[in-house]
Amino acid sequence: NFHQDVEITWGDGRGQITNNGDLLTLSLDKSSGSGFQSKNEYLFETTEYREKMAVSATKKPLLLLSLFFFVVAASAGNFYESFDITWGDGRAKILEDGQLLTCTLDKISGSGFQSKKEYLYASLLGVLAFCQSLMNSVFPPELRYASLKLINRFFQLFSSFCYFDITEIDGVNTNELYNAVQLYLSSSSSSVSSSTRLSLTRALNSSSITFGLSTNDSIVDTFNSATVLWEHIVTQRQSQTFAWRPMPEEKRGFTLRIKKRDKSLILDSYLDHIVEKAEEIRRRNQDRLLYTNSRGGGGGGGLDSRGLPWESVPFKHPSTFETLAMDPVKKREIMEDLKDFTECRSFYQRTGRAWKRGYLLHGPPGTGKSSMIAAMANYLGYDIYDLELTEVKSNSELRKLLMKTSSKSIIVIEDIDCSINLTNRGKKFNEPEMALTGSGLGDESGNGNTITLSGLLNFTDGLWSCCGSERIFVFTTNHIEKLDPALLRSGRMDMHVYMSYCTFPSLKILLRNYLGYEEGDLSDVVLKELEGVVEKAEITPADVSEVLIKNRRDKERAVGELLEDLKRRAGRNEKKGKLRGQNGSVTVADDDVEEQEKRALDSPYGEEEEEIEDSICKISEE
Ligand SMILES: Nc1ncnc2c1ncn2[C@@H]1O[C@H](COP(=O)(O)OP(=O)(O)OP(=O)(O)O)[C@@H](O)[C@H]1O
Repeated sequence: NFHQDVEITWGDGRGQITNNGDLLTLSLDKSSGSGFQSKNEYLFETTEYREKMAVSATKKPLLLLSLFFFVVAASAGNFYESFDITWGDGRAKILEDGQLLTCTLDKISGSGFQSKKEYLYASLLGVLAFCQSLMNSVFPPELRYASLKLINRFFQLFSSFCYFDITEIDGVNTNELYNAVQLYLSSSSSSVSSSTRLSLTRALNSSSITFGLSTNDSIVDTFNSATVLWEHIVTQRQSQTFAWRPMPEEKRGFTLRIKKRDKSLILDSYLDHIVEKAEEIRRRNQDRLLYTNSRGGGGGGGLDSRGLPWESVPFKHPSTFETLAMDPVKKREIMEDLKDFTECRSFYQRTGRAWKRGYLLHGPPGTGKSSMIAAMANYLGYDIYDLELTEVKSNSELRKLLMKTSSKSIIVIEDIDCSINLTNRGKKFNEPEMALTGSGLGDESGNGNTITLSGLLNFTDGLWSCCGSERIFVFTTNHIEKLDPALLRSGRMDMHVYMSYCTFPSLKILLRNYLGYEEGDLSDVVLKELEGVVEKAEITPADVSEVLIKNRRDKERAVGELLEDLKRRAGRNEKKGKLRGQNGSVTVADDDVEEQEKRALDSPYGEEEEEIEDSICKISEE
């Protein structure tokens, strides 16, 4: 009975109980102070209304704000517009042209009302939408646009900053500048120190993790003593526009804030700097690739399933200039030459030279020619194209291979002497019909299905060598004397690097690498002994490494065994030298014998070695 259950506070008789307490009629109008309150919670226990009103303490301010706007909305508009009436079975009526709402509550559930515009439970967004709609109805669009522009201009007049937006998607294409900025900021030292939250990413093909600005975070950067602010803005995409590919749900972008007075001074150079830096980071982070044109017997020189002439695998060679055992002065010289090369684009442009450089690495087997190439690639962050000449059938195929190499790469031809038909050595090498050995080669008619020396020369410094830039050609050989001068002349091979037998400085590097010995760890006596014999022993770094690896658990034994080996080799070389001296004119320089000799010298131990040594001595004596 409403008389018993409800105390009516609905102002000024707008709430009435009739039918002996069975019917409650409430009228809402624009005057405040109307309401009702349960005497024993009966009314609100059974209805959804109670549930909706039971908001947590944290939401109360929001609800109050929403209620306020609800009242505003109700008074501004009319009840027809503001409500969907779900108050059961016609118990609620909107009268007087939407100005009066009359609701009747009884014990039947299902009665209620719901806002059309969700004003009651709307978040602040709804409130703003209302304000906007109010604005829209009051101001015509032209006026609104003009006034916004005016306000904007007004603020800009007094602002000392200008802003640049760099969005992730530019139309339908990915904006490269966005990615560059992201990478660049990840390298900025201030982002590590000043930000408490950073986003971490690991790109495909990359072994390192980069960090970037989190959503709506900002960071200060300095360039040429000007300070700029970067802000990372992430917003939800409003609607899916038509695109050939699905767009991300979030709209991302960076906003760059620069002082107006710095804009003209730094903007262009700053953006160039960012792009360059990002490229460098990308290269550093990304795993390098090792390409080959060899197809393992599957009809070499052809194209792979995607029509590409090169196949690649991740390049993970751990060799660096740090681990490379060679004369430190020569090492530094090569490193500086490489650095100069990468940093001197403008020099090559100014002098009209193609931006490329050629290195010829020569020396006995096992002296680190391949390790040097790996160290170069790791130092510069370049990919390697390992060109197997014997798989290339014609000059045009060679050209195609060259065209498909990327910039910032090292193009390697190993053991070039083994790819050239040395029997033709006497002929002029730039004759077009000069044929190189290799599978399917040997046709010297010049009908296009052979690879010629001129083709190879064009490959290194002809017009075609300039497709792409910033490339390094590296040829290796164990027999430089067998190469034709045409291949060696500067411009083709700018730097000749002799990879020598182990010297004392390189021996120290190997002892450090393999046994962890630092300067001063070994006694002066041992060091002196090593220094005295190492060069006489003519031992390759590869052979030294082998002795050290074998005994790496027992450092003293390793050094002892190495010393013994060096002495033995030195003694043998001395004996051989004497024999040669005695025989004077006896020539043991016959190619085969020399080759045999070299192999004998290089092989560390075993009966085979003794046999070869005997045979050499025999030949010498004869
Ligand atoms: N200068 C060096 N510094 C460090 N390690 C070396 C050096 N030379 C050789 N080694 C070791 O010997 C192994 C063989 O060397 P590498 O293949 O680089 O020699 P190479 O001169 O290219 O030989 P080849 O002419 O037979 O191809 C390497 O894996 C490396 O461990």
